[in-house]
Amino acid sequence: MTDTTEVGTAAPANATTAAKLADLREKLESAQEPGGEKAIAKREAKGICSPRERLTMLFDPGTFVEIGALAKMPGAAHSGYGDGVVTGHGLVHGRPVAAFSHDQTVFGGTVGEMFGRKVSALMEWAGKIGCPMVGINDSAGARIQDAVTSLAWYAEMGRRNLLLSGLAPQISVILGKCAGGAVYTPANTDILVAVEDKSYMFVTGPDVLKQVNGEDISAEDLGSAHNQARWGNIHHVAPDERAAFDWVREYLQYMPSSAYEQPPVINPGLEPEITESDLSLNAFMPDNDNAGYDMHDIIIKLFDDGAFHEVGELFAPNILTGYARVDGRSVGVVANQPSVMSGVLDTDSSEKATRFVRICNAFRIPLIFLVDTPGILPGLAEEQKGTIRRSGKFLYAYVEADVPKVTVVLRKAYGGAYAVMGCKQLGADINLAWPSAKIAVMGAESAAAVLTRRQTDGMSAAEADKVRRDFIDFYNTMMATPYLAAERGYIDAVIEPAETRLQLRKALAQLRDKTEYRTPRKHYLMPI
Ligand SMILES: CC(=O)SCCNC(=O)CCNC(=O)[C@H](O)C(C)(C)COP(=O)(O)OP(=O)(O)OC[C@H]1O[C@@H](n2cnc3c(N)ncnc32)[C@H](O)[C@@H]1OP(=O)(O)O
Repeated sequence: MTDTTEVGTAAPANATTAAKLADLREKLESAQEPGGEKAIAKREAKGICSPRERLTMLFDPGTFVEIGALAKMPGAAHSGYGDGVVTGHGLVHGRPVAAFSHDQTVFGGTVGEMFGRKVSALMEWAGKIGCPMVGINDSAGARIQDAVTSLAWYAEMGRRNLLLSGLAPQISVILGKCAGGAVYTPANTDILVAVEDKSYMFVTGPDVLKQVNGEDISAEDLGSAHNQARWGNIHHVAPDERAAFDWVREYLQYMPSSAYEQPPVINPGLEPEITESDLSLNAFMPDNDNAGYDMHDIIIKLFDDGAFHEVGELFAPNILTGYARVDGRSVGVVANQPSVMSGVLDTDSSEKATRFVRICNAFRIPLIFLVDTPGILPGLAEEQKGTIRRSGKFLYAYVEADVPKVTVVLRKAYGGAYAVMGCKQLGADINLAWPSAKIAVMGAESAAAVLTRRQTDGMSAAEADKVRRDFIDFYNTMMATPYLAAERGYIDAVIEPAETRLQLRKALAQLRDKTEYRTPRKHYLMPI
């Protein structure tokens, strides 16, 4: 028989409750900064925040709850806790939000197996409880050392992006240099936010590019935040990280937690009578048809608190897209911008509006269209871009949207652009026009060039000019007005500009419970 007396006296190091507690504390402490002093020094040298500091800026103070702090690569004794990503949930303006934040100091923030498992589990959790998902990306993409495992988990995350798409808002914050999967997965989220001079996005970084095909280009030229925003891949560029997270917090205030809920109602019932600000709109529109103006000046007078949360400022600025509120409730605003290319509709502006309209529709946010456009941009350059197919998506998205849709024609609504910018036959619920509206196939000068050509053949220059000027006067007085459209029911009401804010309130109150039933099918075929 073995004598166990000796063994019993030498208890294992963690046998006591106090020792176990100390062990837990040590592990959690180490999980806070898995890269240790070296990682802190690296971040300080680069002047960037830690993943946890970034989460602190996103969430309401003290609400972040981490999940999987002690996750570790199986069998890799040397690897630290967390595997390069911090995951968890917290509150943003009191509502639940899930978030992950890459740790750039662990294998360059790349995806390993536990990283992939943590983020995928979080995405599944967000879908299950129905809450927005914010990804804070600072990563070189797939982890070279983890080979196919990394690629497999990227694919898994991509699949889960799609499962969440249109179900819960998905927001990507791009910080540092993001490459490979770290740009492909954000591209499938609703909106991408970056920081000026701090964020970069590219499929492949400059060093790899030089190695692969000899192309020598700086990170700045290849994918700075500013460039990627101008190319339409980033939707907001903030001056610093704090401002980026403030912007995301505000964006979430316009969004419901999921497609099954409504966005929060904020400060309803303000200014129920016509105000001085409303009255100023009666004198706003320039008498000269070709005079430009900044559409923002109208937007801030039409919506609650003068607030407009613009999306995609740097891409296709000839159209404005963004969120505002009417009577406290979120609306999506799509407006031509007469101060940029006269507000013409082109391929880029159509694609910008398409994406925006589809996000609003997915999250039950009514659409308000403000129209002042001379038409659709013609020309070889546009044809070469595939404008017929690519701009066609805008019409598709508008018809597909079954949320309340209200259009206000402020000035020009010419040609195909009249149709696409929310005309009644495309499915708008309420169409209003200002007396300055000009609804016609084309502007008076272009119409005169087409229709007076034969009549002026053989006339002296002076005679021909008089015929053209008479035609233009007739056209502007009798045809390019809102009244032909109102007589035929294409416009529901011609209103004084000062009434617009209150008319929008009434329109959306009437349309609040709008429900459209469509013949079921597997899916519509978007002209992609
Ligand atoms: C599906 C896919 O994702 S395929 C794409 C795979 N990823 C890539 O091709 C990107 C490769 N990496 C790069 O191009 C560059 O690292 C960039 C542009 C992302 C960042 O450049 P820099 O800011 O100069 O950082 P740097 O190159 O020093 O990398 C930082 C650290 O991350 C590591 N790292 C970078 N990329 C990877 C990677 N893909 N896998 C593992 N570690 C990586 C580096 O070795 C370095 O580690 P160290 O600090 O211990 O030396």
